[in-house]
Amino acid sequence: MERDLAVRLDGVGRRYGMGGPWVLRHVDLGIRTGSLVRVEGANGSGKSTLLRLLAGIDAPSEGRVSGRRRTAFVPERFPAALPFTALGYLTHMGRVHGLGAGAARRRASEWLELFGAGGYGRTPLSELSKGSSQKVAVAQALLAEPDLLVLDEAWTGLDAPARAALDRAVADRTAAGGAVAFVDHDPSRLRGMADETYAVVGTALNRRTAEGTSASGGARVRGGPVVLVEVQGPRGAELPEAVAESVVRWLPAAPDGTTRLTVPRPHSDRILRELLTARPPWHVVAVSATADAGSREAPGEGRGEEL
Ligand SMILES: Nc1ncnc2c1ncn2[C@@H]1O[C@H](COP(=O)(O)OP(=O)(O)OP(=O)(O)O)[C@@H](O)[C@H]1O
Repeated sequence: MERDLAVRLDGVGRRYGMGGPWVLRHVDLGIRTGSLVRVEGANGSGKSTLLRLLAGIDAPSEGRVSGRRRTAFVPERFPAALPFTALGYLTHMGRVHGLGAGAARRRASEWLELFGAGGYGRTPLSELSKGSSQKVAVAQALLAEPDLLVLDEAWTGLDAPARAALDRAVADRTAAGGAVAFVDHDPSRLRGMADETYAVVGTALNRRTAEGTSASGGARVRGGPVVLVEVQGPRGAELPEAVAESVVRWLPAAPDGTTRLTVPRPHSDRILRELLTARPPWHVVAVSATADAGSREAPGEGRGEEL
């Protein structure tokens, strides 16, 4: 239904300049609220072009973009030469997104802290390192709590803790009902979490259908494809209930604190989200697809007989 969409593209095409070649053509796409959408494609295929159309900072040459909800965008290249300090810029962006002055300043500080850039609040944007400037670019999009968040290589240049903070922020956004569309050169970025994956091929946008992604909700799947997930929880923490109910089996924490979960592939997105949005969050160390459930058994597993 229309009200379940964060943005919709009908017959959209884009080419640059008069009579230039079509980059995208006949693209039909609806992005559902609360969904995480990955866009893939070769270099120069048109991924950024698509994201700019989704974000509304570019207009199609043909076709129609409609129903766009409140949107924030992290561009591939952040214009760092703006005449603001980091905090001044974020506060300004908060105001642009409709926050009051106090709330904008508070959220700006919080997001800078969250990305480990709290010490740079008073630094002019033009003097920030590339990584710190990228933290500001990401923070300006997140502080708006947008209904549609569009991330074009937003992880590039961030240090590991900031990348993890962005992973969690994305999971939080979708858990809160926002939609997130992203491009990243790292195929393992948010692996197993995307609800939909699309690839730009030629001028077309093709939907990649991952097997077994149609199911939703918390029902246990017996048999069928599974995903191995290695996680590290906060010290002494129990697995979140919604996760414990859905895993096929698990190996309790190893001495290094890593817990191995075997989860039904159709539910892996939701389970990863539950872990990343738990309070405090769990750290997802690795995700790997395996053969069907039951074909890989480790000694001492808690629920090995349940398939
Ligand atoms: N503003 C522009 N003016 C003219 N041509 C453009 C413009 N933006 C993109 N293009 C062209 O459109 C095509 C698609 O570019 P786009 O940046 O969307 O691809 P991409 O898949 O994001 O690439 P990359 O993986 O290298 O970031 C390329 O041929 C590019 O040169």
